[in-house]
Amino acid sequence: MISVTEARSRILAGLTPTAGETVSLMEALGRVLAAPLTARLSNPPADVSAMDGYAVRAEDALVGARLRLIGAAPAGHPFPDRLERGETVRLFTGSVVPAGADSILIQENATAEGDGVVVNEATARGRHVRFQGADFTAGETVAKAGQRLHPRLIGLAAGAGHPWVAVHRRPRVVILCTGDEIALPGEPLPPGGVVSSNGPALAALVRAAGGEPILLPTVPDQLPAIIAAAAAARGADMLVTTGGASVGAHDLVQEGLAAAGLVLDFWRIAMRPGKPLMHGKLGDVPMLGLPGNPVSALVCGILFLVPAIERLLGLPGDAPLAEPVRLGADLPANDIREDYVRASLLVREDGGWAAYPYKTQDSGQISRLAAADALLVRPPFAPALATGEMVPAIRLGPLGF
Ligand SMILES: Nc1nc2c(c(=O)[nH]1)N[C@H]1C(S)=C(S)[C@@H](COP(=O)(O)OP(=O)(O)OC[C@H]3O[C@@H](n4cnc5c(N)ncnc54)[C@H](O)[C@@H]3O)O[C@H]1N2
Ligand code: MOO
Repeated sequence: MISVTEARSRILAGLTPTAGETVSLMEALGRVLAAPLTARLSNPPADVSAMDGYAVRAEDALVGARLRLIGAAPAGHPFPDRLERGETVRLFTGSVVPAGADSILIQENATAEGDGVVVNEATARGRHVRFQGADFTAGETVAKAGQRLHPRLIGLAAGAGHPWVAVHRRPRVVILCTGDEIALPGEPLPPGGVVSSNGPALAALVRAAGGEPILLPTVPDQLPAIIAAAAAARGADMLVTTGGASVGAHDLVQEGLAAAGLVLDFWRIAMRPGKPLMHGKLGDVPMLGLPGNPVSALVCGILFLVPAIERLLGLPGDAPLAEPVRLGADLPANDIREDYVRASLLVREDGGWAAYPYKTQDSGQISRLAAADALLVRPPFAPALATGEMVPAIRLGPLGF
């Protein structure tokens, strides 16, 4: 059995980012830039005032001086003339600073008297001026290829003059659920049946990670059906299966896909939940075989499928961040399989967080997985930990999963 780290790096090694496509900036949230963004204009585009007040020459604006008010220039209405010695122009936050002026006298430090303005407190050269290009200049690279567009970057792209952006195409992830017992949510449940929670959950995970899920009809535990379904994966960026990954006589995914041309890279990893994870290539299509147990499928989805989608999007595909948290209960020593322990994070009396691992860690319990705030990471053979000790935890909330 290979380690979790090796499994992830082998999955990522076979992936290349999808091609770029151009989308409207309004549709670009969460997408990943396929090309750097170069500013098409400077910000600010001109020298502008940061305050409401008066444009002045600092050398004129000495305490007690009376400046001649020659006009007003609200934001969006630049003053057409040059400001000469002893003159001032009324400005507002965002107004263009007129030629000839070098600083702003804020209105709190001035008294308007008819066609004049008396200076009550001196200003200094450059004071309260936002200079042209102080934020960024035309031609400057403001975002790199491979950056994911969050609302702040969308604002930057817009400010830099880009109504359209080049982003990586959403990876198409074909999801195939297998098993004679699997029924669709809402359908009458046959004897021995179970509702397919994996299909919708994995489709949602793919979407949350930035991919385009394609959920195929469920196939029974029969080789011809699995072989036929394999054909539907052609052209996909990834094929993900759930169920039929283990050692039972009816676990036929590997055999069925092998008959359809699967070249297996690995099967079985030192991880709990998720031991029977499978990876290979079906023609050109990378394949990830997840276990059927719902918790195993989702935890493997978070640890392997999400990084794979990120790599296809042009991101690094790093392992999800594990940060140390304090334990609110004892944890036993671990065995050979790296363990991902479902836990709640609760606020303690002293205001800090503590992790409370669930007593039951059955990989069939979707309610516990849905309730969990974190996966506590227990490396192979990790020693027992007592309440109050620190344990690495992958926090699920910030990941959006
Ligand atoms: N003798 C052994 N038995 C098992 C082993 C083993 O090493 N030796 N490994 C166990 C582990 S660990 C796991 S994980 C499971 C994985 O099994 P499969 O990938 O073959 O999955 P299935 O047997 O098809 O299903 C397992 C379980 O999950 C339910 N299931 C399947 N698909 C869905 C779905 N789409 N939505 C919801 N639930 C699903 C299925 O009904 C089963 O209850 O194998 C252990 N066995
Ligand atoms: O690995 Mo299985 O995923 O322990 O339930």
